[in-house]
Amino acid sequence: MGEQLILLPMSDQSDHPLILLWHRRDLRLHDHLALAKARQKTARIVGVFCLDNKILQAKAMAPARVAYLLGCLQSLQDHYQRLGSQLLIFHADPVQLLPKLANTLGAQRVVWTLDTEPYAQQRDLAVAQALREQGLAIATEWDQLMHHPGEVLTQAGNPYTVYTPFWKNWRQLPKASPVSTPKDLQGLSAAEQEKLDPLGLQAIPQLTDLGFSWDQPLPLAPGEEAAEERLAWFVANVLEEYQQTRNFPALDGTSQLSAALKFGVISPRTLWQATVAAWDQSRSEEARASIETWQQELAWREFYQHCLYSFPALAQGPYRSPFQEFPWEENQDHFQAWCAGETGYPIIDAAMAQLNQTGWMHNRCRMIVASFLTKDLILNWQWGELYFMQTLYDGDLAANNGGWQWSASSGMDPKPLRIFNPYTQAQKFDPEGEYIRTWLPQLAPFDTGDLLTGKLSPIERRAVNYPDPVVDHNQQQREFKRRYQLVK
Ligand SMILES: Cc1cc2nc3c(=O)[nH]c(=O)nc-3n(C[C@H](O)[C@H](O)[C@H](O)COP(=O)(O)OP(=O)(O)OC[C@H]3O[C@@H](n4cnc5c(N)ncnc54)[C@H](O)[C@@H]3O)c2cc1C
Repeated sequence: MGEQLILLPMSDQSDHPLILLWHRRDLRLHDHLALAKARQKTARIVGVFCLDNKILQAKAMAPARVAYLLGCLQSLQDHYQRLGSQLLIFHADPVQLLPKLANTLGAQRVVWTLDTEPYAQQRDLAVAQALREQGLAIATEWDQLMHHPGEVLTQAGNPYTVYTPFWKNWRQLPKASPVSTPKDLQGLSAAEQEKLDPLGLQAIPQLTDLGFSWDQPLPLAPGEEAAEERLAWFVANVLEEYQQTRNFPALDGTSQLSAALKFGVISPRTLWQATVAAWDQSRSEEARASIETWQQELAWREFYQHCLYSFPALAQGPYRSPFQEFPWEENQDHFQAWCAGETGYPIIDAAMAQLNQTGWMHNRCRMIVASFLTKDLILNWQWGELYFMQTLYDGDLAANNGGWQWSASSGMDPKPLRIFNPYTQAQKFDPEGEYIRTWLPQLAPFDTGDLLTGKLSPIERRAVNYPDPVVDHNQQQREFKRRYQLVK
């Protein structure tokens, strides 16, 4: 378990003490707890962001995610400027940079928002230690979840390992309201700013400067404004029907706020408040059921973050240790076919095309393709987990790992053994073949029934350069079940 960092007493050294707000996964100024608390002490609050090579150069990084990050930094920098302050950008290791920066500017303290990921916790402890060694004060807040780890525990005081009892406990805990956003801030003087060049102060880089390229529009534009607008649109147009719309990938029937939540561009408090307001205005049981279903999704996000915090080994492998011995196939051709959307199963290939072209995939399809990789191709779920992190613009260690372990049946809640039939899933959730036709236009002319059941003849497939199925679903699911008996 990570050590929680402690708020140190303040020692004002000037009438206008300077506080540095180190941003990480909290790329907003609206409803920001550490900012609101800092503003009670001073108006001189300056933001800092470190482009950290340990994150940017990790093999699990996706170009679309970096593109979204850079856009959010631009938007955050603009927001700081509008309020009268700055967001300082450095391409540096925060453990090295922050003590130097705080000393150079004579900052009174450095504040930040805590994170559940193992790397973030190790880094934060190292930063805290480096700052303390120099006599600098720090303050930290939990702010990326409605309820932080340790707040939602079983009666025996343990972390939950099953979602439903977690949700029942989580939902009845009192929820905090959004905090106020400062209307004005003060930044650095010109003289202070001059001192930053030797430390490597820089402009927000271009994506290509960081070695990535991404030229597609992102599903949600970066920045606070776009996230707030999307939330308002979702609440007005979808939320009350979410229970129906959320399962149909051809519809714009989910919030599309996952990347904004991942980078803290919008706060969970703001989302929760929107659901409560919608609930108060709702006029039917169906509407309230839909609102609650979306609240449950917000709780899934928190559940997986609590799990990762309490069981950091999840990031390295299966929760259930016998699963480490699972006899996975090693077939690289099958894996490449899955990645490229060339499995010959239309619903799988359409979903992978959506992922590869947009950096996002609908949740229903994430479950279908994850089941296909693990139960039909019988490939290690960690291959799929990594590929998702390398492509998703909302890629998030806790949610992605949780989703993959759920799909592979290697996680905390493996029962019932879930094997999705790709044809049945397509018939149920894309009944008109609209999603398949959008992402696989070469299949558009075919009969809908044949698209959904995969009954395209080899000649028809060849005519549009579409592959034959790489495996037989029925045969493979029997084989998966046989192997599963060995480790369950
Ligand atoms: C194999 C697999 C991998 C996944 N990888 C990720 C990932 O890397 N990042 C990610 O944010 N989500 C991931 N999910 C969860 C889910 O698919 C996405 O959160 C969702 O599709 C995002 O779209 P949305 O914002 O429109 O969701 P909505 O349906 O509007 O849901 C609202 C929010 O709730 C959260 N949420 C919803 N479902 C889940 C869930 N099952 N687990 C955790 N949080 C959830 C998300 O923050 C989402 O933005 C994964 C699911 C699976 C099955």
